[in-house]
Amino acid sequence: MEKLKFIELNVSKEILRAIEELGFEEATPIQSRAIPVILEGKDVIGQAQTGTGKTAAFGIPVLEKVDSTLKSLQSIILCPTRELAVQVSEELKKLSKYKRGINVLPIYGGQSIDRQIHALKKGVQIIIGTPGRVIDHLDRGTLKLDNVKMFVLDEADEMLNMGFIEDIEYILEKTPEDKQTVLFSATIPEPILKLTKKYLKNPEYIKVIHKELTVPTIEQGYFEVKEGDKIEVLSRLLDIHNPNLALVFCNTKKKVDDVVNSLQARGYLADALHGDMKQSQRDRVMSKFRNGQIDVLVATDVAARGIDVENVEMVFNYDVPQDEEYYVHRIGRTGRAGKEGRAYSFVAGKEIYKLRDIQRYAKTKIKLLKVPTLHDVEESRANLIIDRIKTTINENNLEKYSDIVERIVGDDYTSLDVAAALLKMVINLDKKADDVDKEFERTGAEPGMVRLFINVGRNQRISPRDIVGAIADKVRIPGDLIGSIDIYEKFSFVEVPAEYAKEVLEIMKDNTIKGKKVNVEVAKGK
Ligand SMILES: Nc1ncnc2c1ncn2[C@@H]1O[C@H](COP(=O)(O)OP(=O)(O)OP(=O)(O)O)[C@@H](O)[C@H]1O
Ligand SMILES: [Mg+2]
Repeated sequence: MEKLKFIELNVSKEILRAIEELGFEEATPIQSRAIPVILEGKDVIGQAQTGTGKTAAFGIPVLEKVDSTLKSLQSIILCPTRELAVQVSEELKKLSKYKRGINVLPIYGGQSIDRQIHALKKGVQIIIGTPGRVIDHLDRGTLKLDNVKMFVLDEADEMLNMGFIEDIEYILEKTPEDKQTVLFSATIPEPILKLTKKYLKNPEYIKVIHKELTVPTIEQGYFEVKEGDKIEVLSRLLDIHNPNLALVFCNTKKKVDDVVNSLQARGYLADALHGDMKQSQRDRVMSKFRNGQIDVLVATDVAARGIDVENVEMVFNYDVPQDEEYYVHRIGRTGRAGKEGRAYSFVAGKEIYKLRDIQRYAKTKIKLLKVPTLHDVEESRANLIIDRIKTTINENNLEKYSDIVERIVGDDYTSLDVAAALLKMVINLDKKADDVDKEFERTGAEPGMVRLFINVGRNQRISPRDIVGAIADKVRIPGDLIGSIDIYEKFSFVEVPAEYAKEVLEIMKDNTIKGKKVNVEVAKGK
């Protein structure tokens, strides 16, 4: 038994309809095996590779088991990060679209607690939470777990790790003895598996892992680079492969900020995600990444587990992760649901030993690759241009242009000269043109925000931080209300709340930032 149709899994017609709308044709192996056992009421430990649909494997039975005629809380799902809690809750909402009377609520830190209390009062049957905030509600008495029938830990090995275990036990104590407990992860190290005996009754261990822990459709490689060269190598790889979306992992928050600054200065649409940011900023960055307004997300391990964003075609380990499991989870942000992906690690000095441990742990091979030269970068740009030229020729309608070429050729030049000169002009301009094109494609500022165009003049570099700092300081608006800074060679964009836009324009016009004169106007799009 490998894959089954959802209908063979005794899934209700309301959920079948939602599944069809989501475009799932058949159940994945972990879904085929876990759904019937969870529906039967047994405790389950489910292990399957990243991106193979574990969320629906526990989500569908959770939804099927909820009694929608009762308003009481019946299922609690815990996740290690806020972003993951939000994502899992979104997926459950999609799956329950046609099932009436089901209320699903994410409960996580950094979001207004009053709003959560208000929502809880209305009656919620399923919550998806991060441990800290759940405990906060338990202590305030705004959340009761007396009627919980199902307890789920997503990313279970992380939840049962040192950082979380006390919180989990505290929450578990507040749940009824006879509940059903379900654990899922792509990695379940031996010591954690042993530990689960303490919490589960007669569990069925459902393991769908092939010989390696990582997904075979992900091409894995590493580059030996000096720390100081990493940013250059990253840029070259981004230029050559031109991924739709890319995720870059660093081991510290400081490094994340540094890499984002360098990438922005080089003209990439990059932004940061880490635990020192306000939740409103984190949410904004995640949604921009999801809808393609950011091409490169640079993150700490907050983004390593569970996050499911379509079109992430490349993952970079800017630093080799400390933890072997984390390698598996980080690279698993690409190559999801059968898609292909590339995962490249930058290895400086002693990091090579860590990489060897990782290969042994994940039973996988990570190939040593050659750092691409600038010539390689140019070559790949040339190839792109060649494709575009061929397409244009094939589209025809070139008479007017041919006439012009003939006028030049008449003056002692060959058509080869003309073509080469044009190409030089085009390739030289191409990079800048692409940036500007991209900017015009995303003219719409976020709702309630106004996008301002800030011209900092030729050869002047002002960091995004300084621009935000200056606006926050001079106009006296909180810095975290200012968003979306994209630095190009001589200009950048900021978004400010609409109610401040006029003031920012007036005050910043003919003002200076760090002693450099700037020019501010409302950005115009297509
Ligand atoms: N049966 C299915 N057919 C096609 N796509 C599916 C199916 N089930 C889930 N998916 C999609 O596959 C993607 C990955 O699913 P999910 O996030 O649940 O993976 P996961 O196993 O939890 O991975 P991770 O270990 O990284 O958390 C999602 O976009 C999901 O919508
Ligand atoms: Mg998951």
